[in-house]
Amino acid sequence: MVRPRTNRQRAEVTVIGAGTFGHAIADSISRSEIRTALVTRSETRLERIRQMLARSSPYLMAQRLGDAPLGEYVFLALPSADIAEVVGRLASYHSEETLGYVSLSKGLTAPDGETPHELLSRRFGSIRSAVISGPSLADEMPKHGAHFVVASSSHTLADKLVLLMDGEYTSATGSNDPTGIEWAGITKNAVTLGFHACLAATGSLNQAGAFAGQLFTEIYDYALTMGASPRSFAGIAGIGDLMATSHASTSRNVRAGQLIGSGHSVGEAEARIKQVVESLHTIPLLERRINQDHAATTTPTITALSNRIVGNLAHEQWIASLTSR
Ligand SMILES: NC(=O)C1=CN([C@@H]2O[C@H](COP(=O)(O)OP(=O)(O)OC[C@H]3O[C@@H](n4cnc5c(N)ncnc54)[C@H](OP(=O)(O)O)[C@@H]3O)[C@@H](O)[C@H]2O)C=CC1
Ligand SMILES: O=C(CO)COP(=O)(O)O
Repeated sequence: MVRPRTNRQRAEVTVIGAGTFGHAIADSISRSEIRTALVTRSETRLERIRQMLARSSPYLMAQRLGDAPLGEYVFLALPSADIAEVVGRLASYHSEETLGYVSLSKGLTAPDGETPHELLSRRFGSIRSAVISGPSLADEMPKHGAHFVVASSSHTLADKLVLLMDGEYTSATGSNDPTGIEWAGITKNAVTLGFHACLAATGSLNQAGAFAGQLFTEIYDYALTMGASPRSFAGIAGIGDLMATSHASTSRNVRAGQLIGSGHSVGEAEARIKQVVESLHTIPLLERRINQDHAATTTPTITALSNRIVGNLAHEQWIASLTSR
């Protein structure tokens, strides 16, 4: 028998963050008749979300953060900058019945630049932690589906999550390289923004391609020192996601890159886009993290882009740095 959506019962899967991607993932999982809760922090949005869900799968319900026990699998569909704060709150009602915490984010956490998987592993243990990534533009998913990569150092957890993601319009492949899969997603967002910023600033595909290649190399070299496998960058969650995102007119990182490259500030870009743009927060965190870890390594492309984003380098000076190379 199909259960009601809006009670406080325990779901099998809890998706925290009722934004664009949280909705898409919760919809996809619940269509496989898996009891799924989409969790919002907002009392006012809760009613609106419940009304929206009334038209979707009967296995999908809306809950407010803290109002119901966590599911067996907890998916975090949050801006990476906010993950540390939410994970801090989850730790107080974590139970042994929660078997896995899954990051869907493609950025670094504030304030220290930890990756979401590093943070989850530190709080809940690496065998309970996983990453899901891959080309998955939310607006396309119901019509064209998406193929994900599910990565965890626990084979048991990765296998279970592959089954959960194998749905009406989604499928997944397992990986034992959470570090590589996560860094490949972080890299694709930063490189997408960098490519489109350089293209908008110079009008040159040749310049933008060279800039993107240098940016990619600096992040990739660092990710390898963190233990990432090169194959993860070559695969679906690496080059696959980079190509899909950088061609998407709906991509937030593309649009932010175009605005930054046209001389807009971060505040102006965020005000226009009104959704999370991961790379705007991640590039400055990345610059700090790499330079702290590798005092001897130079990362001129990341540093110049970070300085442009945080306002330490004037737009004209950043453009001059691009064309003088
Ligand atoms: N959109 C896409 O196509 C894809 C997105 N992703 C990744 O998924 C993540 C989420 O993206 P997306 O859903 O698009 O972003 P949105 O900006 O649409 O939504 C993010 C949601 O996170 C919740 N949130 C924000 N801040 C906090 C906070 N401090 N505490 C608790 N909840 C918070 C809000 O939900 P509420 O107010 O309901 O609590 C908000 O609606 C990002 O890291 C993105 O890179 C990955 C693949 C594809
Ligand atoms: O990660 C994504 C697609 O795989 C979504 O990209 P944007 O955040 O740039 O929209």
